Amino acid sequence: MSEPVGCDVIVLGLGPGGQQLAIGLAEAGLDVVGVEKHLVGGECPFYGCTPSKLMIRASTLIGHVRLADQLSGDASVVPDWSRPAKRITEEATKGWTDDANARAVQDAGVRLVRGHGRLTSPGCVDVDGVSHVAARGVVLNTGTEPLVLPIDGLEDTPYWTNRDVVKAKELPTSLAIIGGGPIGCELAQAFSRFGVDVTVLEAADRLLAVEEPETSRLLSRVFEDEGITVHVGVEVDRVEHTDGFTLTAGDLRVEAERLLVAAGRSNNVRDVGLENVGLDPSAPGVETDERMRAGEKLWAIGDITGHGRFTHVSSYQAEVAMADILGEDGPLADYRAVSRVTFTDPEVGSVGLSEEQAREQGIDVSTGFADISDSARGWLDGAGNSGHIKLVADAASGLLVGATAVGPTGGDLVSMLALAIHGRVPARTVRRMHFAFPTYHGSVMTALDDLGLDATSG
Ligand SMILES: Cc1cc2nc3c(=O)[nH]c(=O)nc-3n(C[C@H](O)[C@H](O)[C@H](O)COP(=O)(O)OP(=O)(O)OC[C@H]3O[C@@H](n4cnc5c(N)ncnc54)[C@H](O)[C@@H]3O)c2cc1C
Ligand SMILES: NC(=O)c1ccc[n+]([C@@H]2O[C@H](COP(=O)([O-])OP(=O)(O)OC[C@H]3O[C@@H](n4cnc5c(N)ncnc54)[C@H](O)[C@@H]3O)[C@@H](O)[C@H]2O)c1
Repeated sequence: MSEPVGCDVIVLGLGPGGQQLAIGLAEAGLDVVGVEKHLVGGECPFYGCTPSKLMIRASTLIGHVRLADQLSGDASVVPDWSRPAKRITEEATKGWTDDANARAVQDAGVRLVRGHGRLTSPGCVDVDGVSHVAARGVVLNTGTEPLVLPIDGLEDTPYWTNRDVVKAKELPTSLAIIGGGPIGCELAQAFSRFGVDVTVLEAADRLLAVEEPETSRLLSRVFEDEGITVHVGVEVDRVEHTDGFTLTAGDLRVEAERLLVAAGRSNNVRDVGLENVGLDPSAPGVETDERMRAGEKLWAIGDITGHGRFTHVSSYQAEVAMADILGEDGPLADYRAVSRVTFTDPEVGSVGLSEEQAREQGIDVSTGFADISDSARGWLDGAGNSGHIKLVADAASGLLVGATAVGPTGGDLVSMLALAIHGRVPARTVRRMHFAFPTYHGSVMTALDDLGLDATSG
């Protein structure tokens, strides 16, 4: 065994948060080792957010051309998958190479170590036989893998996960998707708009089951109008592959040329040596406190912490961990106003608690709802105006605790509601602001009125 290599901090796994943190700590003058076994930058730029959003940008334009056909004059588009595929391969992922990210990390002064890292004791990480010792400690940012489903016959088939689908050079004629969560819904619509015959099979009783029921209903209606077949409440029992895929779920039989499994993620926590630092490697994730501390000389950030599997959460936590490692007094992590956006068309933006979650927490819930298609802007826009605002307030305090904004700009519209929750701005105060006419955010005013502000204080 060679002599241990010393440093101040080891960042184990360089996803979005880990990369940001490693660079930040090195720029602050610390001696940082960054350990990465695959691509510096992690899932988001190579297999997640970026490639999927490039597909969605291309497919949304197809959707807009179809709206123009109804509202503006004859318009048509001949979908050509090679264009988003080229942007993904050449511009976004550079053929799934990470030279630019690796250079950014190294230019900041981080020592990049390629290989599989494992904690061996507090502050110590073994990377393929070489021991690294960090005086201040280790930050875990090991992220996730696609969940492997124990469905009879599935394992031996050439099914796609997100890591394969982003590399598709040609489209199948038909695609079955197991999972109607954010990945399943975003990609179902993107592929469908490119002409693929898409069927979604979801085990829960609705699409996007973590969102408000009204949102799931709206998205199901949009999917149905666009010709996407959705089966909810189905458990696939068997998958067979010959020329194409055959899925059976009870009496239901679905045939498709390709199969995408988008049924969730599993955290990369089982093979990182958690048992050597007093933590349980069979736990679903790594628990952290408000400074992202997870144990002796140990911090954890990103998907493995269980506070929302989003790039912005990973980056937010990187800032919190960085302050703590540098001995600064905060900021402390606060998850009241975590927002998320599913980039379907309409976009689904939400923040904080759903109505059901708020009730489960014993909050005296008041809700307000506004249908965007009934608003002045919705009427003006006509086709493509589906959407709604749903507000969840604590009637006792008059504060919003959750909100959903579905619509053409739902992902951006939700930001004003996130600000209200984050800044604890009373719903009454939000109601008294000026709402520009005619905008989608004007529907927030209608939803605030529907909350029954007279019944709330604040
Ligand atoms: C299809 C898809 C679309 C998505 N779209 C969005 C979106 O639009 N917006 C959004 O906010 N989020 C989106 N996400 C989620 C987002 O990708 C993740 O939340 C984000 O990547 C943050 O993850 P992370 O920081 O935990 O680490 P990850 O990105 O998972 O990276 C972890 C890194 O650690 C490395 N690693 C793991 N174990 C070891 C080890 N033992 N030794 C060395 N290295 C190791 C891995 O190779 C990887 O590079 C999407 C995800 C998917 C799959
Ligand atoms: N726009 C975004 O921010 C964005 C986009 C895509 C993914 N993501 C992140 O990536 C993560 C993974 O996304 P995802 O959609 O794979 O996961 P998910 O866990 O959010 O959804 C998976 C869905 O698959 C269903 N499912 C599970 N097992 C099933 C089975 N056997 N048969 C049928 N359905 C089954 C679940 O009920 C669930 O609805 C998410 O947690 C999300 O945070 C974010």
